[in-house]
Amino acid sequence: MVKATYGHGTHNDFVLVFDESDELKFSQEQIKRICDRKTGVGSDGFIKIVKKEGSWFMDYSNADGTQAEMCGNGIRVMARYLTDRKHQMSGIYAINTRDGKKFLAVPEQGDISVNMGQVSQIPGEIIVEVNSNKYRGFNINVGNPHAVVFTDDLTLIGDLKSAPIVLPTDQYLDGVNVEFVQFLDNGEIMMRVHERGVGETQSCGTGTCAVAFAASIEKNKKLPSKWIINPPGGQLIVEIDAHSNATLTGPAELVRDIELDKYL
Ligand SMILES: N[C@@H](CCC[C@H](N)C(=O)O)C(=O)O
Repeated sequence: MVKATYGHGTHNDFVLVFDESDELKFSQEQIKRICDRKTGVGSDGFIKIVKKEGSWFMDYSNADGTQAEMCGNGIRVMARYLTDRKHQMSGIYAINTRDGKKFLAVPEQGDISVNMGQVSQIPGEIIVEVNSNKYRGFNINVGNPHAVVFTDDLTLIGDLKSAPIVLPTDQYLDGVNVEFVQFLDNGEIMMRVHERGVGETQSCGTGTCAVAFAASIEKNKKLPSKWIINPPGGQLIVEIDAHSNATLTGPAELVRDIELDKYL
């Protein structure tokens, strides 16, 4: 029997499989079936928790079975799993990802922070096309690719049932996560996101870091800066230090244990 756990961070949700010795193999088709919202468990991503050369490793896949470099909500949910299930003491520890080693601050209970590393802007203008409208955007790298668009009214974006087109296409040969952002009167940010390999999701941790960095540029804010960001699924805090390193803080919850055999 293949055991798993379903959890989420601001309702960006994941199926996690603990496979310390990396014995289990999941094909792209199997991951798609597990993540399918109609016929599977239903989740935005799939995380295999592995230990490689003595270090935890997050083997992350999107709902369509493609692998991604990093997931800011996923890594925090993985840390909640490791600590709650007594595989790792609470405190500060590292998890490796395809984007390198990330340090987390993991209390026994409550919000989890992750140092996401350096966020950067790729120079050059990009254009995002959605529902026949075009917006200028920022090309931001958080280990994975993001296009960030600012708008005065998020409701005017329309539905995000299909992936926005981002031009020039050669900027994003492996696809892109797209964030639509509105500044609120109280200084907070509201956003929506279309995730590469998934579709519109309730939240995206790397996305909020891209948004925080782009917002600092847009508002001519000197670093360090701090942003409270509200994707549809909850609230996340992103702090960017003077060297452009982002720290992402927010809730991470385990919801239930499940078994996966019928989807394999
Ligand atoms: N939800 C994630 C990002 C997951 C990966 C992304 N879809 C990609 O393909 O880059 C997050 O919380 O950062």
